[in-house]
Amino acid sequence: MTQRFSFTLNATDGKARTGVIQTPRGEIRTPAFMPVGTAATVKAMLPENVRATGADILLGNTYHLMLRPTAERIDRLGGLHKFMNWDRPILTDSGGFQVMSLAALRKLTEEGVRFSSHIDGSKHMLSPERSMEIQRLLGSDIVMCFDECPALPASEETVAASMRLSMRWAERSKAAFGDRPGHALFGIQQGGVTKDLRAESAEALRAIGFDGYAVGGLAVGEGQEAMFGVLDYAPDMLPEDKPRYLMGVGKPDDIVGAVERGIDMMDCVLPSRSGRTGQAWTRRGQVNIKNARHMDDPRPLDETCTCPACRSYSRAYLHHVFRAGEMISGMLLTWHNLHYYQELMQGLRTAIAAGKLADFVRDFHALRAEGDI
Ligand SMILES: CNc1nc2cc3c(=O)[nH]c(N)nc3c(CCN)c2[nH]1
Ligand SMILES: [Zn+2]
Repeated sequence: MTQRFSFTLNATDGKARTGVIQTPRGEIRTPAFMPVGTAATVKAMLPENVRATGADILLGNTYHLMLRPTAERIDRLGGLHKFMNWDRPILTDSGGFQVMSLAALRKLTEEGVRFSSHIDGSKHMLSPERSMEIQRLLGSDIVMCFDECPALPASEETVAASMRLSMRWAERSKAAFGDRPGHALFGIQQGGVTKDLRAESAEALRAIGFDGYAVGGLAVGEGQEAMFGVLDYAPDMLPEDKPRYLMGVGKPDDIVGAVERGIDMMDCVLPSRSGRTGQAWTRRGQVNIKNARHMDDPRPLDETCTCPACRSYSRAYLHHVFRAGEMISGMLLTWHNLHYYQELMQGLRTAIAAGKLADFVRDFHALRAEGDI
């Protein structure tokens, strides 16, 4: 059982990399997809079933857990791993992004952010120091710096000022994090879609020094073309011997494009959230199960998929239970989607290791039809 946090690159194919992150709670195969467990649960899934899909690590959220049930209560109960019955690695986001997208009555200053809870209106504050304390109380293995992710569209001046604030907060996050063997602190690159600002941010983060580096400020409405445009240069600005984490991404084709451009880790609510709204992602494209065309279809979502939904249930059944508002609908579609996402990650890791990523990507796109299949 390793006491340290380390990243080993095993193979590359073009800019793409495959490797392993060693942590005291287990290893993370990269490129990795992290299911989102915002309120100490991956919605509609038991933790052992999330593991069964192939996930090595989950994501938790400082913002949600500090409001309910509070980080102090989770600490008193033995920490987030014990609390949610997941004993493998957990990465927690730092709260900055969620405050700006969820909280009410926010007041942003150099110190941090004061806000009212979207749950009960109670008053709270987050700062680099408070975010580090919360993530320590939760016991997360990978801690994210407290940052600010500017909403788009934004002027270059606004993006520059926001990025520079985030870099000052990164310095304070590192100081507050201290020296915690076996735990990692990741910096978050900002700078919008402006190359010079991205470079300034990367240099600032390198000078501070982190165990891993996230590309933040993307997947906020800029669109895939603009996002890939940034990913054509931003990952290369970050230390190549450390994990690179693209935050909040994404659809299957976003993931493939990000891995081709050198990203090692991603997280997204899409597979779980869309599973609850009747949307299944398959290697041949999307199935919107509520569509009447599925009402009499005896076939599974995907004949080649080995998940519980595809092994034992027809599209007709999934259509019925979705229409009837039955809980099993969200359970089965979430399970299928998370299984498909992990199959995609395994396919990418295998292809990179074999130097066959170009073939994998070609086949990935060739199989996908547009629209509902
Ligand atoms: C869905 N799109 C998206 N973009 C993000 C950017 C940041 C970002 O720039 N910073 C932080 N801390 N989190 C982000 C997140 C949350 C990731 N779970 C993002 N999600
Ligand atoms: Zn399936």
